[in-house]
Amino acid sequence: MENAIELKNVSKNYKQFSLDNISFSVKKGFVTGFIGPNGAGKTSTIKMIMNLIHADSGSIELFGLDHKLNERFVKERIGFVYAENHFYDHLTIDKMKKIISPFYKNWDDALFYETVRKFDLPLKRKIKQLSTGMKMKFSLAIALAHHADLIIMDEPTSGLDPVFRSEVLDLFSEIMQDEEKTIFFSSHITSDLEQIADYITFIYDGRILFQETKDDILERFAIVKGDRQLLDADTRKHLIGIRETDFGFEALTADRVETREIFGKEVLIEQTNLEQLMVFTVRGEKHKRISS
Ligand SMILES: Nc1ncnc2c1ncn2[C@@H]1O[C@H](COP(=O)(O)OP(=O)(O)OP(=O)(O)O)[C@@H](O)[C@H]1O
Repeated sequence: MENAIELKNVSKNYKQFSLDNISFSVKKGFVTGFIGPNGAGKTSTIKMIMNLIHADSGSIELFGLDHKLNERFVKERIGFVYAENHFYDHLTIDKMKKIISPFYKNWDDALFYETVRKFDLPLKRKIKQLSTGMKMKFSLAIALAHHADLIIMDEPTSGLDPVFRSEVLDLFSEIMQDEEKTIFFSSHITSDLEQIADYITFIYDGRILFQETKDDILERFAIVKGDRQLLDADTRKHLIGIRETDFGFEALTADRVETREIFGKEVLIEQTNLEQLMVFTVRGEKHKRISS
């Protein structure tokens, strides 16, 4: 399967934080959600992909091409929706569009205005007077108007109310009707990812913990509940992010079949979701760090 994005052994060191040898790929024709808690390294990774900051080592390919050597070409094919405002505040939507559009060979004015109408965007309003949601929709209108094959978004839904969010997610589904399109977006709103992501890449503390299809993840991982007496050094090793209460324990397992083999009918094994997966995994990783 072709990759729209491929990172191999990418590292970036800040004084107090490192992205540590990260490798992952984003499959063409699918939606990949980039999930991780605050400060995990999502924005830094996305900025490296966009060549806004430079990796210390490793390689990044977009559409199979080195992202720096072919920057102009690959950027024509990318629609980038960024959490921070990167437009000129004092310009109206229409004026800003006039500045941006000549940069793209495939610019489609009719499609831009169609999207603007669909989103109820006020063409004559200045960027600084737009709400967060409107700015986000404007960015998306730009991405669509130059027929971007790959849409990369950093926390696109985080500042949006539920109605806006649902509209934007509907739009993503619409975009994905075209099998040539790829969406890669970061979020910690797990319900949004659950709704539309085909693949999940999970980053924590500058490391990729796993990347899989969402369906495989939700099938493999599960919540385990049982009596505390079942916990010993061996069984603890099998469980992730154990939470003990007066009544028993609950934890995450990365292998529900093995869990059944280990504990038999002594435990309850329940379906998990991406939110629990994130919470238990982060708790497990923190615990590992404390005990090592
Ligand atoms: N220019 C920089 N100099 C030093 N440290 C930085 C710089 N940019 C980011 N960091 C640090 O890198 C870490 C990861 O930040 P990043 O913004 O990539 O995380 P994130 O997963 O996007 O978080 P959030 O969900 O909160 O936006 C943080 O600890 C941050 O303080």
